[in-house]
Amino acid sequence: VNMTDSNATGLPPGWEVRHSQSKNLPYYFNPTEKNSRWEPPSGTDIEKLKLYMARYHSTSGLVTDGAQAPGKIRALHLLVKHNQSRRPSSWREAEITRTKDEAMSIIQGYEDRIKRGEVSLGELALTESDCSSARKRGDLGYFARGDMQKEFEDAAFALKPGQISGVVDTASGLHLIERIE
Ligand SMILES: Cn1nc(-c2ccccc2)cc1C(=O)N[C@H](Cc1nc2ccccc2[nH]1)C(=O)O
Repeated sequence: VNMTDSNATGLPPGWEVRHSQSKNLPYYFNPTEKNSRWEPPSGTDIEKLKLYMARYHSTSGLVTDGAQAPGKIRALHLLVKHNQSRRPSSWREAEITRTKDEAMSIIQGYEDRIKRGEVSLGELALTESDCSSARKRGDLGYFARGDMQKEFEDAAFALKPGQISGVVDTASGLHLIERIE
């Protein structure tokens, strides 16, 4: 693969790969046509593109086409802890004193807003989640069965990519889960 030519990624003429900071994802942009898309424009040589991405993207940030190890999924979650949580403390609040019932009404309010499309789970997790993954919009990365608490795992693996769970109760607190891969 001649990676020095101007069209290093083998994209059709006029197209270039850019990087979306907010989603930490590559996207495809055509300045002349002034349009952009998440999927590579047709005719792209996927092998060349993967080489390009591997060369220009740190592998940790490399978003694959879901070609992660089989049996692994990726999900975001929003956690509301309460005074019975295993660790009733978080980056948001040194000592979490709300009751489980209060946590339930809080997270049900979030669930309504997310499912009405008013806000995304990731956006809400950023400010409201009691998990330290909040700073990554709740992104837990890829995980397999056996990695997470059982109730969380069962709920997450029951989702299809793009789906959002109902309220999931674990020793950590109450969660909403959005499976993304
Ligand atoms: C499983 N995990 N990943 C991160 C994480 C991921 C990405 C970036 C920073 C932190 C934090 C955690 C974690 O266990 N956090 C706990 C809360 C918690 N308990 C969980 C149970 C199941 C799934 C996620 C969960 N998160 C905490 O902060 O008290």
